Amino acid sequence: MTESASESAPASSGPSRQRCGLIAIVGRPNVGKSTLLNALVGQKISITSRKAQTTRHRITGIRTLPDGQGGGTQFVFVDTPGFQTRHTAALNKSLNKTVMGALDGVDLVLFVVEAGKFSLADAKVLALMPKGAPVILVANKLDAVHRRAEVAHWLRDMQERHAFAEYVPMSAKNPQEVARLLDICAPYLPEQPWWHDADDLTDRSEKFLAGEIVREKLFRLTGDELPYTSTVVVEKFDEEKSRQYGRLVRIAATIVVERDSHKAMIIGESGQRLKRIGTEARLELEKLLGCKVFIELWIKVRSGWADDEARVRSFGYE
Ligand SMILES: Nc1nc2c(ncn2[C@@H]2O[C@H](COP(=O)(O)OP(=O)(O)OP(=O)(O)O)[C@@H](O)[C@H]2O)c(=O)[nH]1
Repeated sequence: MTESASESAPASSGPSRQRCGLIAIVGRPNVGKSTLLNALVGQKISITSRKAQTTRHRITGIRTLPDGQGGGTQFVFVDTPGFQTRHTAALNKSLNKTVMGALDGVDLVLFVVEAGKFSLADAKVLALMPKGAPVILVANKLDAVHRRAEVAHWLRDMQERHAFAEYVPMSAKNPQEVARLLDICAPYLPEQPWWHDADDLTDRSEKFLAGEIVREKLFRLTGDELPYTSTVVVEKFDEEKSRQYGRLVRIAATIVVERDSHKAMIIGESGQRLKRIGTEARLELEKLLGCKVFIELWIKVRSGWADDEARVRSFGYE
């Protein structure tokens, strides 16, 4: 069920034209932005986890749907960090700046909420919507809603809150609904030549993705015990030619935590957990990079770094 409240979606003008534009995906933490981005791009790009606030960097994913006649649409997605409303540490100020930066100059915004819900945190993100760009309401996790009838009522309330261009109740985990969302977005992108090759998925470097993958394994394997202020810095990403393996990549990464107890938690009993984080990251990186990977992980304790603005900048969050 899509309710369209828009007369402004430009009409499609012939099959051989190319469309291309920037789409920001915004919403409070844990509404499913990373899951949606991965589904829209068709391959895992951003890092998802059950833990809130795992997405810290602006990550782009690219999806191109050619029409077979030289035209079609290229969607360039910008994922944004969850909008933090409770904490005021320097790290979170930097995150909020990143959210606003990601909205600047986009052609379309996907404002993601959980279907049937609208909290103060959602309202704070909605207040940041740019005046110029159309905003589509994505009511995600529809599969988790038991009383569907209430969603229709809730959608009417949402119309009062903002003049959304479209209202799309869906589940990021349902491929048909994800494909339909792409169809809904396409007419909002300007007619212009594609910026990237049709098979590009991201403009992020392999080094960046390596850090993201280590971070994902770190959070997945430590569960809720580890605070989200822990981070990963890739110190070394060297490529070599090897007689035995062909291409070979050597990675050294440092996991930065705030306390000795966090360090002990990551290392685990007789080093088992750290070893598993390294092994799982290596296997995934070997698939992604298509070559042999050696990975070395270090842990550093940096007490209070999330409150130190200069240090937040030095870790690359500005
Ligand atoms: N049932 C259901 N769960 C979903 C859906 N989409 C995402 N989730 C789950 O919601 C949780 C959060 O998803 P993420 O994609 O990490 O959320 P996010 O908004 O990127 O979160 P931050 O990185 O904290 O901003 C994960 O456990 C997902 O599996 C959906 O359509 N249905």
